[in-house]
Amino acid sequence: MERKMVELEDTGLTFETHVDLGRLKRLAAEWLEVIGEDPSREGLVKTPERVAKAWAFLTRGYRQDLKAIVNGALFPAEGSEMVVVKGIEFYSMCEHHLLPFFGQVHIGYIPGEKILGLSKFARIVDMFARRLQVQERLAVQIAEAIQEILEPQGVGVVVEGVHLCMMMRGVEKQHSRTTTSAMLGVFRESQKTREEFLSHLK
Ligand SMILES: Nc1nc2c(ncn2[C@@H]2O[C@H](COP(=O)(O)OP(=O)(O)OP(=O)(O)O)[C@@H](O)[C@H]2O)c(=O)[nH]1
Ligand SMILES: [Zn+2]
Repeated sequence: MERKMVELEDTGLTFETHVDLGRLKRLAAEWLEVIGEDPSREGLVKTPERVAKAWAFLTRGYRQDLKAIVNGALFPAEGSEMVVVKGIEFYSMCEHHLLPFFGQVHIGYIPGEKILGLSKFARIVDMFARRLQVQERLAVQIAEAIQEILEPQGVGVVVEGVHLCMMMRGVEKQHSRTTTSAMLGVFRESQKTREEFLSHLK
């Protein structure tokens, strides 16, 4: 699939996308018509283009490559103490309603031979959040990616999220929070390790 560089107006932000922006723009204009709007009215003239760019951004994770993200930021481990990176915010889109869900990801791992540059955990979170998701899979994919890259003794991922599809529509519950998790290796096998990780999140 062809990849293009897109520049988001006024942000200076440039990213690579596989999205056919022209086609998405046409579909966005049609969508506006279907919901009873007039895509040619002044306030909406540029909306289809903005929508296309926004969706290219919100789904850019499909085309990101784990190795490129890690970019060699692997360093020799000097111990085997647990590393915990808490409160990494994420924004994703639920695959059932195409509405946002967002919250925080907490990651813990016990190194094997390698440790990972700390910023890369946030990049890995974004790689999987910036696509259509369910919150359960988001946790599993992050954990599996860290397992693949680091070959640690174990990894635990906890995702806390709120879903606009449950707030703005549907059951319309404003205070429900969803927690999902994925535990691999020693985090799965040892209750003590899991408890140590979870105690960091309190
Ligand atoms: N497990 C899981 N479910 C999700 C997630 N995001 C949205 N959902 C749920 O997906 C389900 C889709 O249910 P359906 O009955 O097919 O769709 P719906 O009629 O729009 O459901 P309501 O939201 O109950 O109105 C709903 O229960 C949503 O709450 C997620 O990340 N994980
Ligand atoms: Zn939903």
